[in-house]
Amino acid sequence: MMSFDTACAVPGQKPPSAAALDIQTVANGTSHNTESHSATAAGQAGTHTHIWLVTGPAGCGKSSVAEYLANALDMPYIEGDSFHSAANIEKMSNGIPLTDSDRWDWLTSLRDESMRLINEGQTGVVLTCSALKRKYRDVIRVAAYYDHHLLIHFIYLDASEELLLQRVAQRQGHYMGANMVHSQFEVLERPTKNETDVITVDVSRTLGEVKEDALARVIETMGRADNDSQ
Ligand SMILES: Nc1ncnc2c1ncn2[C@@H]1O[C@H](COP(=O)(O)OP(=O)(O)OP(=O)(O)O)[C@@H](O)[C@H]1O
Ligand SMILES: O=C(O)[C@H](O)[C@@H](O)[C@H](O)[C@H](O)CO
Repeated sequence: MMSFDTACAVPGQKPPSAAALDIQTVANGTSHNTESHSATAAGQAGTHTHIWLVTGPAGCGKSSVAEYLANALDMPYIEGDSFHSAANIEKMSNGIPLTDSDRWDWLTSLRDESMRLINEGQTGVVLTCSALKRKYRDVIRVAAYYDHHLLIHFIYLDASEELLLQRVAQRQGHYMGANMVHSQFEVLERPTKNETDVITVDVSRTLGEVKEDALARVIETMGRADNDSQ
């Protein structure tokens, strides 16, 4: 039986370093106090491999949260935007929303890159991908059809359109302007309850609080997955 007690960080303080996250594991009825275990250990120790997609509309914090998680879990970070075609970047830079046909090759390239890294021996990857629609998320879910050890997880960063408008407007030097935020919400299909592989994180809090919450839930999810497979 494996259970996790992670250190409860105090919101607003520096997020606990990976080493500081003390994970108490109980395996097979014997308690092992694993002081040195860390988020990194949680990311590396399981019997599964994982694709962690940090998703949501423009400006919700995908890159900020994904980089933090990848570092804490010692997993490669795949910035989804770097896989967009030049044509897609040009469209968004000119305030033109992408269409389904613009996104298919992009989504499959993200799935292929994630699987490539896992097939090379990574225990998981952390990937940013807006994945605004259910069918986009399903494109990535296909990866698990090829490998029953692979688990696909979505971390949906939930915010209002008004909040993201503010954040994108304050951001400098990014091709996705505030004028595009509304178009993201027009097509957004928030994950539904039957998408049981989705963790929804309220990002109306500070970035530090969001990162801590996301990491704690990621660690809990990986522990539960390994417990279920024992
Ligand atoms: N919880 C938060 N509180 C305050 N500011 C935040 C928070 N999360 C992200 N930000 C800020 O909002 C902006 C967008 O963050 P980030 O680039 O990580 O989002 P994104 O989803 O990757 O955006 P895009 O999809 O447009 O690339 C950045 O300036 C970031 O510092
Ligand atoms: O699906 C899309 O419309 C795009 O992926 C956008 O979401 C941007 O990539 C990102 O949000 C801004 O960088």
